[in-house]
Amino acid sequence: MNKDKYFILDFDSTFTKVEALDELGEISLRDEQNKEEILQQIKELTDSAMNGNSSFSEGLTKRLQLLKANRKHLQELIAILQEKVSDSIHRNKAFFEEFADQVLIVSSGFKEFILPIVSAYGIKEENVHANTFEFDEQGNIIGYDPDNVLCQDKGKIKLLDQLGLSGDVYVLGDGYTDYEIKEAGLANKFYAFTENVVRDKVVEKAEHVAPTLEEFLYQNKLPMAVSYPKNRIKVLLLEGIHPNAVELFKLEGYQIETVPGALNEEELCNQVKDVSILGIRSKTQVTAKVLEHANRLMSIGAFCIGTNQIALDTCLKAGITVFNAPFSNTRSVVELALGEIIMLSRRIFDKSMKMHQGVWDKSAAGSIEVRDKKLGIVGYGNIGAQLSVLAEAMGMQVYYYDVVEKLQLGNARKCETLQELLQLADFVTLHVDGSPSNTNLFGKAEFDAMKPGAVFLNLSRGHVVEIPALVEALKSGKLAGAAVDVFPYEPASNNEEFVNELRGLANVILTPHIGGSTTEAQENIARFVPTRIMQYINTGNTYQSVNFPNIQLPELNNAHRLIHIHANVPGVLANINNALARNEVNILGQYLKTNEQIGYVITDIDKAYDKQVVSELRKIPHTIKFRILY
Ligand SMILES: NC(=O)c1ccc[n+]([C@@H]2O[C@H](COP(=O)([O-])OP(=O)(O)OC[C@H]3O[C@@H](n4cnc5c(N)ncnc54)[C@H](O)[C@@H]3O)[C@@H](O)[C@H]2O)c1
Ligand SMILES: O=C(O)[C@H](O)COP(=O)(O)O
Repeated sequence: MNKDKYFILDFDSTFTKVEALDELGEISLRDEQNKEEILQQIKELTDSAMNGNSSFSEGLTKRLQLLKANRKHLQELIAILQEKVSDSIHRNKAFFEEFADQVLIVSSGFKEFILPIVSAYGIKEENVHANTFEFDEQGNIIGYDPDNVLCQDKGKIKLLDQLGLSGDVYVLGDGYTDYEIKEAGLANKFYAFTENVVRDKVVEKAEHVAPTLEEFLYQNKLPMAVSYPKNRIKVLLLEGIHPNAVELFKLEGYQIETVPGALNEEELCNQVKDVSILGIRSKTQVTAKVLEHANRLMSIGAFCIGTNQIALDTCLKAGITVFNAPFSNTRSVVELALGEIIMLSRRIFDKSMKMHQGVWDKSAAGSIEVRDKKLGIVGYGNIGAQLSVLAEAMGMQVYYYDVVEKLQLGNARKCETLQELLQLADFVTLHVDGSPSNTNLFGKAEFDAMKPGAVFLNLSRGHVVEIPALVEALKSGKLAGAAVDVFPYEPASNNEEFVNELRGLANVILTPHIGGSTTEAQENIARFVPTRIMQYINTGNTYQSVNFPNIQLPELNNAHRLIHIHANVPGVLANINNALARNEVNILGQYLKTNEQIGYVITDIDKAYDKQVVSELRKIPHTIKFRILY
């Protein structure tokens, strides 16, 4: 199979993520005082040669002199390189094993460290073409074999000439010398490999660019480890999502674009067109109109708790899964609420402001302890319940009100009505979800019902509170203070002024929606959400999806997986199974879950199947989305 094709791979920055001689320098120069300076010189020489800006052989001689390396350093180097094989190369080990006769490594690096790395991938020793070191009696590296053409300028061209490969030759590499093979007419195609390093001069010249090995394999119809190259799947991350999320997506080879702030509807309509995975936080509104423009969208990640900013129902009907991070920032919100309860009880912010203005106002007036005070929690969900436990630990008496029956934690007492809670609580704190039915949950009537001198907190959603009513309750002295983290309108970015009637009021803490903005929370979210989304993409798993029927699937093992999303109307499952039966497809496992609107069917089938069945499955009436994994 494909016997007349040869795949030529570069080693440094292609097979591995790094330049091996740079790494060797890190080891051999470890004890040198001017190590950084020398390493920089080595790096510049490498880059200059790789970009085709200087003589390769001269550069190599200089680099080896600067390195002051010894044979004993090579074992350590090999151990490092083993860990630094490019991600997509590592994923596709099976390709190298299957095509061992046709894969050649052509490198101006050195066999002493290349062979141990590539042979672990089934690449044959006779197919590794590289330089060899020369050592002195003490094992110091003093040079290289001058008779090897690969140490010379245009060395790769000379080598390919010598090899005289008869058949199609494909070259994959990051450097100018790799491109030169094609330029010299010795290769049919050159792919600039950009997974580790993008060299503009090389990319400009290249007819093909491969951000991952999968792109190369896909374009050449060769077997690969994934169903579809991830670099063809575009991820758009908005609102300054934590960089760890970018790293996780990058690790699987996705094409990622990040935007620091939120986008408005029109901007998002334009940007979402070719996006498959969209990541947002609480600010971005994913409306039905946005979704109309999202013709490739598979999944939305809310890198926060709230999902009220997303048209969930429209997503469901379009077969778009939505995931959030339901617990990752809970603790951060609770800690902020607790801190604010104490700060308001002692009027700390006003006192601190005065001190900054030089006013020494020592007095106990209006300051109280929180011990034994009654805390009324409205919305006893993940945040409300955790606040309940910690507030009790500070000696507060906790009361809560929720629209659904909840497990009472510790000594917390349930109120049957909101009115009951409002009449008894010294502190009222809102932790309800942001569903539209909670709009203006708190207005004049609710503030009127609160105890005189009570304190109010809202860290849930802005639209839950009527701001003018809160302002009135504060100005009239009905409330002793408030802390507000969320607002009906919030600035789109840090460059926009915050305009709100609460500004300037005494004993009112205003924070810019930072309840969940801690390092810990953002790191947790940046791991949680991408993991869910990538599991969905890779296996079809919808466990913990906000809108989809939740299915936790087994790993895909030596099978194809057909993923069928359809409108929940009678007969679709029967149609799927009839199509499979007609085409004599052997079903290894089938999983179905529905909700009121959609059906989600996963069918694992034998590796051998006729492509006809795929086209039949796509055409089944009421199909929303269909994809196949292998
Ligand atoms: N300020 C921030 O940075 C920040 C951070 C995280 C979460 N949040 C917001 O905090 C809120 C709570 O988050 P959570 O994770 O605890 O949500 P959750 O869904 O676990 O809990 C919400 C609770 O509120 C109850 N509820 C809903 N409507 C109610 C009503 N009208 N009266 C009484 N109870 C009602 C629900 O039954 C549920 O128990 C959400 O609005 C979320 O978006 C804000
Ligand atoms: O829903 C949430 O988790 C909070 O409102 C935090 O949202 P943010 O990520 O936009 O700060």
